[in-house]
Amino acid sequence: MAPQNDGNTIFLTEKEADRIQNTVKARLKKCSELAGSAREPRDSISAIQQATGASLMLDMGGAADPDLTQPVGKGQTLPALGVGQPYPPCIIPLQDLQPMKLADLQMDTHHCGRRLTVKRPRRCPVVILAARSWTMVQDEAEHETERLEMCLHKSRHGEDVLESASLYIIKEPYFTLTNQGEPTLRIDHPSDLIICRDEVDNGSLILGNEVISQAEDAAAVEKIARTCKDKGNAALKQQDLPLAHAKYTEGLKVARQEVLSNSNPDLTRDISRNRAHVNLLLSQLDEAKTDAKASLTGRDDQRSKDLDTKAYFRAGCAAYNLGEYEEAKSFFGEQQKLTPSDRDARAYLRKIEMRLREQETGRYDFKKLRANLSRARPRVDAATFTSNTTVKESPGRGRGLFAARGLATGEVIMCEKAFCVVYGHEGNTLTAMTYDVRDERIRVSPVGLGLAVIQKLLSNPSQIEKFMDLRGEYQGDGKNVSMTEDGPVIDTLRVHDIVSRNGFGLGSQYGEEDASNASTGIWIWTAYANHSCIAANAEKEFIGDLIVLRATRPIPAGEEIFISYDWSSDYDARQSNLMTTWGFECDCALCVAEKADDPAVRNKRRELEGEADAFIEREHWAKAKRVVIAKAQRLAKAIDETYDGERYKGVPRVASLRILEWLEKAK
Ligand SMILES: C[S@@+](CC[C@H](N)C(=O)[O-])C[C@H]1O[C@@H](n2cnc3c(N)ncnc32)[C@H](O)[C@@H]1O
Repeated sequence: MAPQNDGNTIFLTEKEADRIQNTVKARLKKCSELAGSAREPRDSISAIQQATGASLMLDMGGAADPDLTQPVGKGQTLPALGVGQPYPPCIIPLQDLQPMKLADLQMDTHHCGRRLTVKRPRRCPVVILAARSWTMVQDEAEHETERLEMCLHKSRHGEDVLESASLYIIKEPYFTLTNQGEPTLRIDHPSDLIICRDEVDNGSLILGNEVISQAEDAAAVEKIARTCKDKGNAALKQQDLPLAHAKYTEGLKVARQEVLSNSNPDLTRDISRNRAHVNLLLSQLDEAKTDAKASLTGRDDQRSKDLDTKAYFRAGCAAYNLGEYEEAKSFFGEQQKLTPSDRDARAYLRKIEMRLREQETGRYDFKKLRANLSRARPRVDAATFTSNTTVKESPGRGRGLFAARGLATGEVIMCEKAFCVVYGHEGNTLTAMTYDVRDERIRVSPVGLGLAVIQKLLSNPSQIEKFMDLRGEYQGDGKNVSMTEDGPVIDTLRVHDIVSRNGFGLGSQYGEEDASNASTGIWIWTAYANHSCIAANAEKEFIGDLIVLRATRPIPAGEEIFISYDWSSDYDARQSNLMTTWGFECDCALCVAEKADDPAVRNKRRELEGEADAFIEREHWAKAKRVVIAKAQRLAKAIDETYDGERYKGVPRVASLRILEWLEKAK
């Protein structure tokens, strides 16, 4: 049940694994008993004291985070989470949801079609734990108080989401219990929580996406929009990018009102141009591109040309970073026409030529890519090359990757720039022990990778569809992308399922790593490659975050490309890993033959293989004495005798491979 691996081992004691399972199961049982029952009112003073006390204790290092567990062999603790009860995010725009009150909440209920506006009392802190943040909130009349928690997705642009504001609107609130049995409003999907930066600017109250403007004439509306723009500029100067973005967004909502947009369209352009800059800094590339394009004046006077030069540059950078090189080329081309002497545009156009060559031909300067990597810059600037491959149905395995043309041994099959990578040395690789109620397994899960993917999708909705098309147990709404006026909707529970089935480890590129802080990533095209224990015809290597797949033997056009997800020669360890991590039982010829072995024979083989490995470690093949060679021959023979001649006809005897290789060299 508990995950284990050698050398790099994370596992829980039976007792701790049982404790985690029992906690999750007890919560679910209690939830189902209480489902639909009325909420018990809280005493507001003691609720706020509870949050204040918990926050103080954490600050003083005196409180235990109830989510944490200590795996065997690890100095540090990891969060333990119950997973596997997915539910969809709300896809209804805020204005179409019916308001409700805290007093109307029912236990363990998703309040579909409803919305709840709550505020955090001024004196109530946010308690920030490893895998969640929580606080107390009140309804507008301050009659009722309730606990609100953000699960996993607690930060955005480096800020704690709950701490970044004190007025929130919860879409289709989910009222349930914590693992400790405490009632709580719980947010799993970030798009279910609308943050209001509680601003009342000159009569303009921003509530979610509604702008209720009390100003009637253009001059008054312009004043409000300008104030927002100035506040955005001030926040940008202070490097408070989320606030700058929020202020420009408010300003745009006001400036786009007809009364002003007709009389002063340049104000909208100015704010859009500024927001494009902030969006680039926040890696919100879709909106950066849209804003930059919206800010173009197209006029001929020098000032307008200068402004449009800036806009084209911003649009070009956004398109380049999205990997849309042809579009980036046209933006930088336009920039160059306006300002022929601009060096930045020229430099980008040169880089784009290289990216287009990589994308079209698969010719990369690998040496240069490697040379440019460093601990501080572990990601490559390179394009993705996939045209040697196609994705098709692979019977019994879902979809798979196939050769679109014949490939020679050693030839590059494909190269792919990572969709998303978290590096151990960058400190954002949150690893958790998850107990999944669907298959009752405890896993070591790369939760930090899921968090990073969700941040990327929230920032760049154009990327949602291709990511959501990957395989995950829970389907949700599949690859359909829902956008509401409040922003993109992302089913985070589907993202975590996809990440667990499609993530790859990069190995330790910079410094010490183990399973608790392993670097992991998602490569969307490579993720279509299926596993084979013996028919793998491709090998992967990493250059920074670029994955390179090469042919290990000639591959005819139309053949499926297989990689090995697990190299273990031990049948039981391999099957357990393939089932736990990837959710399938392998039925290749090797696995079929090994499955039919008597378990005692497999044990014997494992012991002999271990003995052979220890021998290889101890004895160097060069100048080995006859007696040593004879010992190796005896070991190879003993391993061989564990294989049934009939069943293993044409199937590799993998346990003997290393000792036979030693003997070959010693000859
Ligand atoms: C990285 S994805 C590979 C692409 C996947 N087949 C698809 O349809 O998107 C990994 C998943 O593919 C399936 N898979 C990969 N290799 C397999 C194999 N040898 N036999 C059965 N299923 C396999 C499993 O469902 C696994 O979780």
